[in-house]
Amino acid sequence: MKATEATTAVSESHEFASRPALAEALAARVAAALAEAIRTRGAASIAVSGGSTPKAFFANLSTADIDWSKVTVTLVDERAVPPSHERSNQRLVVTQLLQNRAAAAGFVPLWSVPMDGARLVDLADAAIGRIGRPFDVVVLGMGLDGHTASFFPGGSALAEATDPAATRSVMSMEAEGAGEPRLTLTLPLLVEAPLLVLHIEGKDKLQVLTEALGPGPETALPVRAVLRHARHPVNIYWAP
Ligand SMILES: O=C1O[C@H](COP(=O)(O)O)[C@@H](O)[C@H](O)[C@H]1O
Repeated sequence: MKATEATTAVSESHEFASRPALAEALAARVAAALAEAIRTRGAASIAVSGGSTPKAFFANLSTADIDWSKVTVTLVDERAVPPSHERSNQRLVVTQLLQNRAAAAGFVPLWSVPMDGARLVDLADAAIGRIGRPFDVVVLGMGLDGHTASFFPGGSALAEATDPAATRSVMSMEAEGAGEPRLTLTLPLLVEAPLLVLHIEGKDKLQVLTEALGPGPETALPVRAVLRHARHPVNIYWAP
C-alpha cells in the first residue's frame, strides 16, 4: 500500500509485520500526540473505536507515561447495550484502556443512561460538546462492510451523519448489519482531528480499504466519507 491520494484527502500508510508491533507503534504515536497537547494547552482529548481490533493497542496505550489526569477519553460510536454487555464499546474501553496509568483519565461515555431515544442522543451530544473541539486524536476502525464509527451501509441516518456540514456531534443510527441500534459521532468531529488514524488488521480489510480508496459512492463503503473529507492526512495503520 503506497501513500495514496483519495478523491480529496491524502493518506499515509504505516504497515507492520505483526499486530503486536502495530499496537506498540500506534500507542507510542498516540501517546506522543496526547503529551504534546498537554504540553501546549494543558489538556488532551481522544476518541477511540470499539469492536475487536483495538484491544492490544489499548493495552499498550494504557501504560504510556503521560499525565493521564489531563486526558479525556471518549468513543467514536456505541452500541445500544448496557455497559456490562460483552458488545459494549464502553466496556472495552473501561476494561482495556482505562487501566494502569490511564486509569487516571477522564471518560465521557456515549451511553450514560438507559436508552431513551432522542433524549439519549441529546445527552450524548451535550456531553461530547463539553469536551471541546477538535479532539487531538481520533482512532477509527473499519468493518468488512466498509463501515467506520457507526456509518453503516444502508444506515438510517447515514446521509446526515456523514454530511461534512453536520451541526450535531452525535446521531443515532440503525442498520441491518449493525446488530443493535447505535450512537455515532458525526463526520465533522472525526475528520477535523489533527491526528486521525484508521487502524485495520488482516488482508480482507486491506482489500476493502483499497477499494474504498478508489472511486465509488460513499453509501457503498462509508469509510470513504472519512478518507475523502479528512482535513489532515489519514494515518492508516495496518498489519496482516
Ligand atoms: O461495530 C463496530 O465495528 C467497527 C469495527 O470493529 P472490528 O471488530 O472489526 O474491529 C469498530 O470500529 C466500531 O467502533 C464498532 O462499533
